[in-house]
Amino acid sequence: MAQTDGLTPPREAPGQPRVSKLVLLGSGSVGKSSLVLRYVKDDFKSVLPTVGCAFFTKVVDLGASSLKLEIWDTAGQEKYHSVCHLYFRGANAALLVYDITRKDSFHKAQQWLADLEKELHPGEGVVMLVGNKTDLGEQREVTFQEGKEFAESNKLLFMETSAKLNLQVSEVFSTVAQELLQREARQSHSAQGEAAVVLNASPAPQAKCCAR
Ligand SMILES: Nc1nc2c(ncn2[C@@H]2O[C@H](COP(=O)(O)OP(=O)(O)OP(=O)(O)O)[C@@H](O)[C@H]2O)c(=O)[nH]1
Repeated sequence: MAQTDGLTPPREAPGQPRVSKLVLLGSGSVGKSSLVLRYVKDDFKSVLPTVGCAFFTKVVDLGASSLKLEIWDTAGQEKYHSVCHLYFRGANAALLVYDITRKDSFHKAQQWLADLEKELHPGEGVVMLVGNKTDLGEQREVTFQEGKEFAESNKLLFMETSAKLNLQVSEVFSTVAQELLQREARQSHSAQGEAAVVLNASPAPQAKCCAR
């Protein structure tokens, strides 16, 4: 296991890809661990409920650039709630997962989002709402449109997935990674712009001396 406490934002070593911390959160049994298992190991099997938190890493190859994700899979069961929200701290990105066959897990997403926002700086962090288990379409209780509207009203990215059938799983992680890199590029561009403005600023007019 990599050495990290999960609370301190990750830093990249020189010459290594940039490191970002991504947390998965959402109610119990919505499929958070299954999404991670599918993405990191391309596997789907019966997994026990997460106890506390599980940690993984994966380098996302985005062609011209790459990004190393530190993935924190938090437990959704109520009894771990007080421990797990500590792991949201310092996250650069989050997947807020619900189960499309369970309306209660969708309603609770609002609460999970509020918990997450307490730990992230306002406007910082890429958050994607993920409706999992699309292979169970006949049991669907949350429409695509409902998910999309919730995401839009909270300025979240949105995708639906099936960890079981491997539908849209790698797309979720690569879209988030892409968005992280784009935001970083925009931030460094605007920081350079501000520096240029300061350098080009005309000198302050000299105060005229009017001593008699
Ligand atoms: N049909 C179907 N079942 C899924 C899918 N993803 C997960 N499951 C099943 O849903 C159950 C819960 O999956 P987990 O991945 O353990 O869910 P979790 O959100 O990590 O649960 P906690 O650890 O309790 O927070 C398991 O029986 C999985 O096999 C999916 O895409 N389709």
